[in-house]
Amino acid sequence: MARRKHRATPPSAAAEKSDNRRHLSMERSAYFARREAAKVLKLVLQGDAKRQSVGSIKTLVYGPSVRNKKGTFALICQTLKYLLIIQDVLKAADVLNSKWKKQDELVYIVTYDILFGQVSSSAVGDAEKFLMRRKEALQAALARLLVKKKVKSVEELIALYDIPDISNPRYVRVNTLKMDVETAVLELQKQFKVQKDDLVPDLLVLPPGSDLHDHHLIKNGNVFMQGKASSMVAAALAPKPEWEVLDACSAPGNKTVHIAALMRGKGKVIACELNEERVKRLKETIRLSGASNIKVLHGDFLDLNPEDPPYSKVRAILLDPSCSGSGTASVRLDHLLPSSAPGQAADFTSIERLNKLAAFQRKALAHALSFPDVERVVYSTCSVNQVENEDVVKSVLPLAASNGFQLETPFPEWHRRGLPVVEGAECLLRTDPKEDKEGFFIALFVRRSSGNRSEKPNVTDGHTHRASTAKRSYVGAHLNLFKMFAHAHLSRRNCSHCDCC
Ligand SMILES: C[S@@+](CC[C@H](N)C(=O)[O-])C[C@H]1O[C@@H](n2cnc3c(N)ncnc32)[C@H](O)[C@@H]1O
Repeated sequence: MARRKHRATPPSAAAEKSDNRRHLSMERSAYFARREAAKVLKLVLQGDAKRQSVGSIKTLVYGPSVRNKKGTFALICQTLKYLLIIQDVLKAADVLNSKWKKQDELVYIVTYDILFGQVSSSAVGDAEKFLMRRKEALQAALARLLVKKKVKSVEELIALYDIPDISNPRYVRVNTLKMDVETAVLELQKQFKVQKDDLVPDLLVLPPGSDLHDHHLIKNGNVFMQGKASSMVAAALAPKPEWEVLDACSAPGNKTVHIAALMRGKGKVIACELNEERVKRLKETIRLSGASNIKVLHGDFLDLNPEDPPYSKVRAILLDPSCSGSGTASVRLDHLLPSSAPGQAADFTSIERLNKLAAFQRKALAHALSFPDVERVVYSTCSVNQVENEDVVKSVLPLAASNGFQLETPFPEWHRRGLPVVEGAECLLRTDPKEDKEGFFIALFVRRSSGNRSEKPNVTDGHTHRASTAKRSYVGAHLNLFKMFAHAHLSRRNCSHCDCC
């Protein structure tokens, strides 16, 4: 009997086998990434359709249920970028049966990958196999769309759909309770190009796209991911270490722990928060920061009696109340959502919501200005709407003046100031969502005299503005009022979904 010779697999066949295995494993992980992305996309699109998002794309992706965070985030952003094109192509190609019509989000993601991503064949996944078999029809529909829109390339098509590409630098604030700035720079420089911010001393600037979510400095609370404008708020308050400070609307606590760090862990910070769920997040932020001088108060800031002993010694108040979050829409990637597409109707119901928010903001600011020992009050929002910003400040000016407060200029070197619709607008600070990537507003009230209460010296400096006597001289504002009104009409999301909080 002829003996069968044992033949070793030729090297080329072995390489081919290992290539196939690698390819299959990549396909499998892409399969899971697409399903994770589809789940998040579903929530995002449903929220957008109802104008009631359950969280920003980043918040949802970086939640505990998503395993491949980086890949999922990229896939969702890319799919959203191409979404209007994908929807037009699917409609024109008319390839979906009733089964796949019910799974929109997965279909969008797979179609993105087939038309613009890296899928050239797929042996894994029903949706992938179904759409791959219809690849030619999809490509033909895309080609017809280019002709119909009179453009030569997909890039031109995207430009036509007017989807802005916003890439923000990554800011991290060093938690000086745990680490000094120099050490943080050295540590982060091992992986990233790091610069110190020119205005906020404990803030570092990293290139756009630097992924820090899993970095040990973030996980240990040595640094916090916090935008520049958001980090300017506690710095504007400039609390002294031995003071008692009240953070009136504090969760999730980014600014609370910044205040604690500026006070070098001394004195006392009272962190007030109304929402029970958000109190949990606040406590988690405080735990991570290592601050031991913060007392959490679950309650309504408006219910605190300024004359009560626990509050009568408060020297500084930070009021960062709920707002429309319209200034952080681009950070939340709202511009990628279908409701932001050109030609979509403006959401006029938001005006009613804005008025409600502004009513609370005015009440809360007046309340903050009524604490007997308070010397500094910072009012801030991540909104670009005049009604939540300058108008709120304007409404409290008579009270502020009679209590001895005047507007002061935080960060005098910053060039973007308030809209010229209020006395002392030049003292107010704005950041612009396009130019500075986030739209924030900061007003700083400083008590220089006791007003009508008791006698205290009346000191002024070069950067103050007497709230009661300001001349209407400020005409140098550069922000486009019309744009602000448009934003007021368009802003529609609750601040609890913005990146700053
Ligand atoms: C803009 S967020 C604060 C963000 C926070 N300063 C930070 O930087 O992390 C506003 C917070 O105020 C809370 N809030 C709203 N009304 C309040 C009230 N009357 N009293 C206390 N907290 C309130 C909201 O639940 C929300 O958590």
